[in-house]
Amino acid sequence: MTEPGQRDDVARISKDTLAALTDVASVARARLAENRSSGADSFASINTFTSGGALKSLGDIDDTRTRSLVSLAQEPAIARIVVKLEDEETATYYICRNTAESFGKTTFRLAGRNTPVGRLASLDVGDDFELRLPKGEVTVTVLEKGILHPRSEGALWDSYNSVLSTEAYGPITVPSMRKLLIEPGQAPLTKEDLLAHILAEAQQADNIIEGIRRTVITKMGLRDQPILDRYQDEIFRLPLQKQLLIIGPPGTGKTTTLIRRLGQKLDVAYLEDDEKRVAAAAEAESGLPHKDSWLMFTPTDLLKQYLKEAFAREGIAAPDQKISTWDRYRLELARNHFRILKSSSGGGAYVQQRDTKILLPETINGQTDWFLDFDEWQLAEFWSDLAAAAETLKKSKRADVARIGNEAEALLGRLRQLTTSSALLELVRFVGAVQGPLSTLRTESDERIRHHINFRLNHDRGLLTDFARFLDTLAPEEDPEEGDGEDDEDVTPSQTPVAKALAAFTSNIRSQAVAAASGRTAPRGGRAARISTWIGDRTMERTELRQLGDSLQLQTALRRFTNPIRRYVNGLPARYRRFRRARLTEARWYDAAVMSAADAHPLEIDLMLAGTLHVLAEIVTEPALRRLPDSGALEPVRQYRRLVRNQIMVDEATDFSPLQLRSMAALSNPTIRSFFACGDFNQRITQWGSRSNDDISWAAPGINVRPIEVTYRHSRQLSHLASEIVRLCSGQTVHVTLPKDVNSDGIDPVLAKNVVGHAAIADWLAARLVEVEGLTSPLPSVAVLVNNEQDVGPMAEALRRRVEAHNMNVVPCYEGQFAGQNNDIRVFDVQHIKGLEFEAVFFVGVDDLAEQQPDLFDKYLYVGTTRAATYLGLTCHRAALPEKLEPVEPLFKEMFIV
Ligand SMILES: Nc1ncnc2c1ncn2[C@@H]1O[C@H](COP(=O)(O)OP(=O)(O)OP(=O)(O)O)[C@@H](O)[C@H]1O
Repeated sequence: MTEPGQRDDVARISKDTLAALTDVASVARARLAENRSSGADSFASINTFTSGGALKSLGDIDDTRTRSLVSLAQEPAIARIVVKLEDEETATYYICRNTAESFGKTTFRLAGRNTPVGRLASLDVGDDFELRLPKGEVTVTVLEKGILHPRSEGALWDSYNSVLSTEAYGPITVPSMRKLLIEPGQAPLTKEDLLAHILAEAQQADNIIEGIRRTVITKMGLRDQPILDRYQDEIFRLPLQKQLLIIGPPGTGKTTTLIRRLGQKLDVAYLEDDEKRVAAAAEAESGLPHKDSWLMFTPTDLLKQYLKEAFAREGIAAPDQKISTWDRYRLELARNHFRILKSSSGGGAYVQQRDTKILLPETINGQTDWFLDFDEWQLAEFWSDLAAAAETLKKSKRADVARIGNEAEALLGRLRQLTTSSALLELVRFVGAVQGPLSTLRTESDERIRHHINFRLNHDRGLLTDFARFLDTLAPEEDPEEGDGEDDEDVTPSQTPVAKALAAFTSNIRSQAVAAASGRTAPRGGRAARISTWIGDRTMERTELRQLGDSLQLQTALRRFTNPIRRYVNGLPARYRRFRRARLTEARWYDAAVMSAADAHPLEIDLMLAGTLHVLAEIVTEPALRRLPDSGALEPVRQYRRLVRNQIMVDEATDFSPLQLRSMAALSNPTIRSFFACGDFNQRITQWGSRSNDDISWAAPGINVRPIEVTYRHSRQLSHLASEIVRLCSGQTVHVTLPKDVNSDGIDPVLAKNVVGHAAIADWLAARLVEVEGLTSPLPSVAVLVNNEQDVGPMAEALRRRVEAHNMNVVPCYEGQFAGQNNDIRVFDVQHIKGLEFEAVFFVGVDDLAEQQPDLFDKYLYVGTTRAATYLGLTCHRAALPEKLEPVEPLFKEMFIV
């Protein structure tokens, strides 16, 4: 029951609000019309936007002003805040979703929610706030707060389910401000209209509801939550140059906060001066506008689809190209940017093998140790290779080369004290010293070989054509088993048969020369040996071969110093292969059953990427880099700079391994270091995922961890059940609270035991769905979760046949595809539903899952059950829940009852 004084006050606020909504919308419409007639507006169909329902397309309007006007015409404000200024005066702020317009003299001020003043909407009554005014900063206190959901019918504006609080009352929910303002009849009562009066009074009572109502999820997609709580608000406003992990239980708004942040930080208008400066510098360097310079990683494609509308609501254009799963991005990086995976045009030496058993289970669980072991090994290998090259040079009879050898040795000694990145940059400074002698030696040896081939051609003009014919009879060249994986010179492949023959002839003479100089015998068998036999006495004289070989060996040693960064990066996969071979013999990290040296498990590719990207990221932050002149030796750094983005976001971060996260962190522009991730360790449903804050800090050193605890998704009953599952399965306590002033009472979850087969499960589900519709009509969003992909189709079909009579539709979402319409009942394999939410969730055959996935069962169960906001149903094949969970059985009922 509300006091009459309160009702008057609510009426005052409602009147004020509706007047402001009307004002803002009409001015916005008038300005849009003006824009249009003056030809200033490039957007053709404003009417479709102002007619409502098209807010999601706002991101498609290029012109900022038009976008803001369209937004204001559709939704003039989303909050009303009254503050007390220092001089006891008050000011009323209306907060709008996008950019505010200046309205001349009004009784209120309009501010965009992404501006600093927008924070007012997240504060509570009584909170203080430092307001930046033209005259300086003033401290204001929030006196009244209203969260609005405006809608218009023609020119008449209303705000639905507005949540109001003042110093005297609240929060209260006003279902309709316009209805509230219709005064009940004032005429004296007669016997006849007593009933009418009672009805009117009852209706008036419904016009104000104590507390906040939970809203029903009606469709699949992240809900619109334009105003966050004060804690979430503080997080998303943190400076651009920040590395943060938001960690918290399901439904606490982690993803919501992440997307809000992106929306705010992509618009340079909302950036502080120093943020603007770094964004502009990054843009100048990469040519990529700040608003497009971001990447977000999600664990599944389904989550990406699910978030699409949320991005559109933030006005973020073309999010599709910038949200990726790691599986997809790993392929892109390893195949097209780094020479790790083979591609049709060459590339690296590995073929990704998802299903081969290469890694031991302890390797997957201890990836950071595995990485450190590899890194130490490969660094030693890299430096000892250089030391060996210096040794070769030192021994040269050529004084200039020997001098370089001595200098290189001294340099390498000094570099041992430095980090890899600064050592590599020091090596870049040394490049100039080796280039002269290298080029002299190369010219000499090229000339020697040319001369020899010319000599041979003079004797036999058909030499190369005969040789080409012979080459055709040979099996294609196998990939070199070993090698450092880099070409120092980019050799363009020969096109014509004769050119190919010349290249093969030259290459074979070179190999023979090196073998002669080093005293090694040429390998028997294989393609090279067959070519040598064909060449026979058409080769060079022994002494000449040896001299050529000496020179070639010196060139190889000099080349070790010509492109240090590229050698480090491109040689890393080959060093990895040698590391794997070494550790395999020790039965460490690897399974003895590795089939082929070319096979690489995706997690091994992650290891190579993490090693590569991390060093490049460090190089970019080295002050010494700025002092180096631009040169070819810095090309890998330039390529890396084209890869990085101003902001990197990771949703469900715990599903990614520490190595994957390390690569993602290294993809955030090192001069900005904007890396925002969110997740929940209890929801990790991958074997390789990150297990602790330590894993994340290892991946992104210096990252801040912010816990977040208020769960907005679940009813009290489901929140309690979720915490119990974690407590029983892992012994941990989940720190979670329900939102203040919200009636979170829901409905007990339901459990069916001894239900076997799709038909029996479908019968039970159909009965529960009818109950759900009886309690929440129309049918809200519903998901049925099964344990594997094979069950998706049959389960959907069995259920479809049973619910047809109730005009419900069931859609199978194969391979986690986004399918179906708003209130279709969707059937998913549980592994795809990370991050989603539904009003009702049915998880079938949970005891079978416990058998199929003993290690991850509790995580899957937790993730599956926490997708439900209000209705949750589980079925078991057997007569009881899996043993660990038996204590929660009393929390379940047999059917949904209020
Ligand atoms: N401040 C808030 N007030 C009211 N509802 C909120 C608030 N923040 C988030 N929500 C709602 O809570 C629900 C869960 O949000 P979200 O999916 O972002 O949570 P999450 O922490 O990422 O969950 P999960 O761990 O399951 O992925 C959404 O419906 C969202 O709209």
